[in-house]
Amino acid sequence: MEDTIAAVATAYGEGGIGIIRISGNKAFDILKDIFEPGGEFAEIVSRRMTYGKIVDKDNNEIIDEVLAVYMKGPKTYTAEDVAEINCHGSIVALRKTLGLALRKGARMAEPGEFTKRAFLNGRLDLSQAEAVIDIVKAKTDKSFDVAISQLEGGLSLKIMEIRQKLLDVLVDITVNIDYPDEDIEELTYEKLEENILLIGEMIEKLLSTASTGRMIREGIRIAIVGKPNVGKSSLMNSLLKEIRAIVTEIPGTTRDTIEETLSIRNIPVYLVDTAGIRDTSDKVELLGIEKSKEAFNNADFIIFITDGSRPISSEDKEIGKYLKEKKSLILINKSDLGRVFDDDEIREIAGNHDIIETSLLNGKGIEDIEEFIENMVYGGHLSQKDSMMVNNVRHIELLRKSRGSLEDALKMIASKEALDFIEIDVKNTYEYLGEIIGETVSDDIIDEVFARFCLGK
Ligand SMILES: Nc1nc2c(c(=O)[nH]1)N(C=O)[C@@H](CNc1ccc(C(=O)N[C@@H](CCC(=O)O)C(=O)O)cc1)CN2
Ligand SMILES: Nc1nc2c(ncn2[C@@H]2O[C@H](COP(=O)(O)OP(=O)(O)OP(=O)(O)O)[C@@H](O)[C@H]2O)c(=O)[nH]1
Ligand SMILES: [Mg+2]
Repeated sequence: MEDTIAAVATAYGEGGIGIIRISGNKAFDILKDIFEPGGEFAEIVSRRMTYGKIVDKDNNEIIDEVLAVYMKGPKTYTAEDVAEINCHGSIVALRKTLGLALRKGARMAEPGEFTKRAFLNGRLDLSQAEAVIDIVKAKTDKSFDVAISQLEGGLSLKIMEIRQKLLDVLVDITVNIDYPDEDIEELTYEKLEENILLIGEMIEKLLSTASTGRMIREGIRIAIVGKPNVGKSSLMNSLLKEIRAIVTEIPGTTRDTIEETLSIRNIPVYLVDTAGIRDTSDKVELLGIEKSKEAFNNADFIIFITDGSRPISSEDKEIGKYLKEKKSLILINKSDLGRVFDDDEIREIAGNHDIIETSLLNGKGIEDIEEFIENMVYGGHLSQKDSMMVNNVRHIELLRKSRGSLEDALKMIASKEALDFIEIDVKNTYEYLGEIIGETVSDDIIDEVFARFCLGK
């Protein structure tokens, strides 16, 4: 890490201010070279914002009026010397100032390189560094909260706790292998099994948050399906709380799928309103129906709407057939017009799903639908306040591998294999968990993680 790196740290475009960040052992020299302090406090003091001008001395040009700060390492973001220049939020000012810093010896930073340095210098572990990207990319309050909790080290602490327990087991094993005849407490298979089961439970507990974690991070895809005229577009509009899709009394109004992104109780949702599925020879409608089927297949979750004021028809039955293997919710709509079939009759054709009675014309049932989605995502048991969650695919994969090798260890114990073999599986578990926090991780994986960052972070 000999190089001093520089980049624009703020979003590209017009803004109130824009910040250039410089990190590395030449940061101070470069700042002194391009920044002329002015005004009443015209002196660069570490960690004090100073007013002045960026000046290109070679060309005798004043580039911008700025505020700049120099922060002596290692107590900085990157744990190196850092300089930050707050320019006017103009892409020209930023480009010129950055160009000048590069000319004076800095190198253009790669995406994520500032945070990568914080990791390589030991200020953050890998899961905390990953949380930094998640913070920047979070689209809802909840995913932001989870990321902040991870940046604070919530996950890291858990992982370190489990690794410490594994280390204890490894020590027990080693001592028993190396000094079997000494006067030490004998490690029985029962004791070993007990310890490993306890560790397994801790891993399992983390994994149990993964499905919620992923849904909060990546969102869920919901398709609204049903025959024509049952109220699919009305539902889309009600959930969006705006009139997005055309609603008329004419069956076959929606001819193409309509997709919208929204947040339902802080859960990111991709909602697809589809064309009503029915037998038709209309060419445009047929294409729309094809797309409805595709939306159905791609969805994580289906909302099937029926018109409760009319008898179940062959079209309902046709759609119902496909719902049996899909996670679904059944709506019996138009309850204001009365109800001609009961829950069991619709379950018979569509499967044993939950049912909500709605009157979308009056907004009746919308809250119930939102609550249903919320409960589905949180699995009904997780407290919403708990932001300690695993939501990163890399972490989930490694936790699964850890669980796998612990299971292997348990099998070995059951058949009373030699301790050396069991030791290997326990060690593997220890290493997999180490990869999460970046303790035992290859350079390739580190590069892959930081490649997902934006420039200047
Ligand atoms: N101007 C500016 N704003 C920013 C950042 C930045 O780098 N620059 N950040 C970055 O993206 C975020 C803040 N995160 C930061 C995290 C750690 C440190 C830091 O210096 N940590 C030292 C302790 C500092 C102290 O004790 O005063 C350390 O951990 O050793 C700075 C910023 C958001 N706002
Ligand atoms: N009485 C009553 N009418 C409703 C209700 N929900 C929707 N409607 C009416 O039913 C008609 C069809 O509603 P849409 O939302 O367009 O139905 P759709 O399923 O999208 O229909 P297609 O796009 O044709 O497949 C409209 O006239 C709505 O106002 C309800 O709960 N009660
Ligand atoms: Mg419609």
